[in-house]
Amino acid sequence: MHVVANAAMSADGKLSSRRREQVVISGPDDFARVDALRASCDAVLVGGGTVRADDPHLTVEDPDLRAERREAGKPPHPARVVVDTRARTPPDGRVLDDAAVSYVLVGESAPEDRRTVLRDAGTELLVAGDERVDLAVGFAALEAEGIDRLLVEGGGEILFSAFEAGLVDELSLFVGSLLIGGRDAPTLADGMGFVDEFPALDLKDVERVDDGVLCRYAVE
Ligand SMILES: NC(=O)C1=CN([C@@H]2O[C@H](COP(=O)(O)OP(=O)(O)OC[C@H]3O[C@@H](n4cnc5c(N)ncnc54)[C@H](OP(=O)(O)O)[C@@H]3O)[C@@H](O)[C@H]2O)C=CC1
Ligand SMILES: Nc1nc(O)c(N)c(N[C@@H]2O[C@H](COP(=O)(O)O)[C@@H](O)[C@H]2O)n1
Repeated sequence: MHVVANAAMSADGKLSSRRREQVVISGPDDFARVDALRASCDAVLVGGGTVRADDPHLTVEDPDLRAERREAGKPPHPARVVVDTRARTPPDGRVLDDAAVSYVLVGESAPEDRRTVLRDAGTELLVAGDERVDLAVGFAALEAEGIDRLLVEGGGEILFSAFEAGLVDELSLFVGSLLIGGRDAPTLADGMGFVDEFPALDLKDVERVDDGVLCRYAVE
């Protein structure tokens, strides 16, 4: 499986404010780039924190991109994946609607009643790990479902875990021209953080997009 991470951050490295509400950091050209990136992938993955904060839809907006996918024999939208150990995703969340296939990666510890709620909402449940979803196991389960190219859109906890597990092949990072600040605001890589063996990034390309900068890295 090839894994691409994508995020938009402020010039001080924040994905959102301390309120953890969605902050629009990308401009129109960057959102169009992300739409095309989604269209190039088999699935788009976010953490439960992002679902709770943003109620995202994670679909492809541009009808031409959807038509291209159909012509290639694919569904119009990639699958959506939520990483949610205890199956707390609300069944009426936009990420679980019938626009596309939805998977929830849960832990063994997910209560049976919550699993039933999600299954009844038409969601495919994949069990990976116990007290916390094991992303390596979860990504392997997704690969077994036919997902060969996966986009990880965040947030900071999931991105950290994906980097820590050595699962990310590429990173696209839009750096917007604003400051958000706040010691409790989410950053590109939260979790416990690294104290050594810092993941090294190989800068492949830099481009001015909207009023910010798009950096593309390979992960070494
Ligand atoms: N600017 C941008 O590009 C983006 C910004 N965001 C912003 O990021 C914020 C949300 O990020 P954040 O709060 O970090 O939440 P995340 O979306 O990263 O989700 C974190 C949650 O995922 C669950 N989880 C399960 N397994 C793991 C694992 N192995 N590693 C890490 N997490 C795991 C945990 O909940 P549990 O234990 O219950 O399963 C955890 O609390 C929001 O403010 C959102 O707006 C989000 C995406 C992109
Ligand atoms: N690329 C990008 N730029 C920003 O400025 C953002 N705030 C985000 N957020 C991500 O996009 C998701 C929303 O997706 P939908 O529009 O609902 O499909 C959100 O959940 C974040 O993952 N991304």
